Amino acid sequence: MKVKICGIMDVDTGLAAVEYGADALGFVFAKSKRRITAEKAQEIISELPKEVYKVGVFVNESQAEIERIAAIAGLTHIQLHGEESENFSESLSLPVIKAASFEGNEKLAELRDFPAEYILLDGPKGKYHGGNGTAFTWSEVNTGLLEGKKVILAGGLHQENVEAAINTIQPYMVDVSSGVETDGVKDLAKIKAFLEKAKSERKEDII
Ligand SMILES: O=C(O)c1ccccc1N[C@@H]1O[C@H](COP(=O)(O)O)[C@@H](O)[C@H]1O
Repeated sequence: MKVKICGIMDVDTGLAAVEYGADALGFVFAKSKRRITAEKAQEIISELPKEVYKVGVFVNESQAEIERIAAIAGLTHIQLHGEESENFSESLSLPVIKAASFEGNEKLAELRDFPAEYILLDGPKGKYHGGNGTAFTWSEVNTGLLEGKKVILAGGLHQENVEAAINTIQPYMVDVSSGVETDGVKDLAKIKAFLEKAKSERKEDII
């Protein structure tokens, strides 16, 4: 299982997450307590291995600003976490992760044709567009509706529920932010435990 740790704000946390097995790290450039500058993200990203995805998280940002930040920071992927249109997604120069709160299968089906390689399913919006630590009912999701897309599961995941989430949705990747924090700060022990759980073999695969 691939894992993205989101809301990285310093080099030590980024390097530790990668050492524990993270496949992708997220850098928030939207209104959030985890927001960082392009320059700070660049400082962190310059220390990371090439193969790790460096994902920039944006909410209803302009195309010019996204491209400017992506170039400075060295991003590899763009996560659109607002109400961005299909045309907007197509205008970007990097692979897109389109995030949406799960609001039933009728809405989910509309995402099938959205021009993005990845669809990220999040919990309901709270104070911010994302990173609120709120899960949704995974068993309601008909993932067959997103055939052909790489599905990323997010929203309220933590070390105690990530195995059940994976077994229910069988996503391409899981994404966590709040669930690996203590008092609003990334907690290395929680990151390690989350990665161990997410990357452990699925119980039904073990004979
Ligand atoms: O993490 C943030 O602060 C954030 C701000 C604005 C948009 C998205 C954000 N993060 C994304 O939110 C989801 C869920 O996070 P959580 O684990 O429930 O806290 C995840 O995709 C983050 O990438």
